[in-house]
Amino acid sequence: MGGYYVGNVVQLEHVTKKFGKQLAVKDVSLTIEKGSTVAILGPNGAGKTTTISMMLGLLEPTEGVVKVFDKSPKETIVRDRIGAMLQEVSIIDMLKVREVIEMFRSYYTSPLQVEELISITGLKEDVLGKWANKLSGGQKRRVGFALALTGNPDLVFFDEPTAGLDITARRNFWEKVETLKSQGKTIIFTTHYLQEADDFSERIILFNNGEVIADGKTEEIKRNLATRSVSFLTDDKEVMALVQTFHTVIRCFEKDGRFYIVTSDTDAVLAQIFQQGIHAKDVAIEQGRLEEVFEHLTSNDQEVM
Ligand SMILES: Nc1ncnc2c1ncn2[C@@H]1O[C@H](COP(=O)(O)OP(=O)(O)OP(=O)(O)O)[C@@H](O)[C@H]1O
Repeated sequence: MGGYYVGNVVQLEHVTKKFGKQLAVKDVSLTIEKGSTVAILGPNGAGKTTTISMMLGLLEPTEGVVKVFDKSPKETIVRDRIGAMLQEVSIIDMLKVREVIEMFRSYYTSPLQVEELISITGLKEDVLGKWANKLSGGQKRRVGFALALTGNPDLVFFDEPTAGLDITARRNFWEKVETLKSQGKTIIFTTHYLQEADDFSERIILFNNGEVIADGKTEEIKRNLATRSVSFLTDDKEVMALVQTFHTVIRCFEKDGRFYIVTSDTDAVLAQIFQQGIHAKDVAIEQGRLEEVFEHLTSNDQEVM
């Protein structure tokens, strides 16, 4: 069939999803290779969850084709190889955690042993005996993680796996994901913490308004799209108008009280700041960061030049 080759785990061909008149995903085509770790990024409402739900076979595309392991993700043989930890963890309330895990194990052909799941996910033994509806947020997340891995999947989805977790829990989670990576599993995740994408993904697919607006190796995206910036604090009201006349300025914006100038030449910008007598305090030069690429590509309406 078509352009499929054996290294592709996921393939989307001209996929569109509408909810009534709402166009959530627009004509997205992409492939994801076996063994890769891919971050799907984008602002709220960009279409990330909808896209993942279609990859999981939970939603039907309105147009286009979604294939996972060269088949419809609805097929049992495909589901058997997929695990997912979604944003909304709805754990069955009337069961204890161990029973929920056993139930999930029964869905799969070759599930992991409960002991293995405990060791991979760091789930505590005593949590197994708790009622699923009595868990803390962090415990729930760990159970969700264990459920995602129950079938020993080749392809794992994590939709905002670390949202709301503290820094230690986040670090713990990603350490475990590193182990999964080293086992050759294909990992697809979304996150609002761009540093996580920077640290753990090999590839970034950036969504905005339902479309893919950037797709490439994480390093390349940063190298090609991130530029350096000069930032400072100022109470100079004229600064915006002045800076716009500078050479080499790509754009400028204000964030959290700091004024940022994105530029191809930080030296030239610094010289101009002082020549023009701009009252700049706490001047800093920053290497391009993923945040900046993200902001540049997705926040058209917030740009000031
Ligand atoms: N079941 C639904 N019914 C109607 N509209 C929906 C539904 N699910 C998503 N949408 C809409 O589709 C668009 C894409 O939503 P989606 O949840 O995929 O975005 P997202 O990138 O995952 O956002 P977030 O980061 O907030 O999770 C949004 O405008 C959303 O309101």
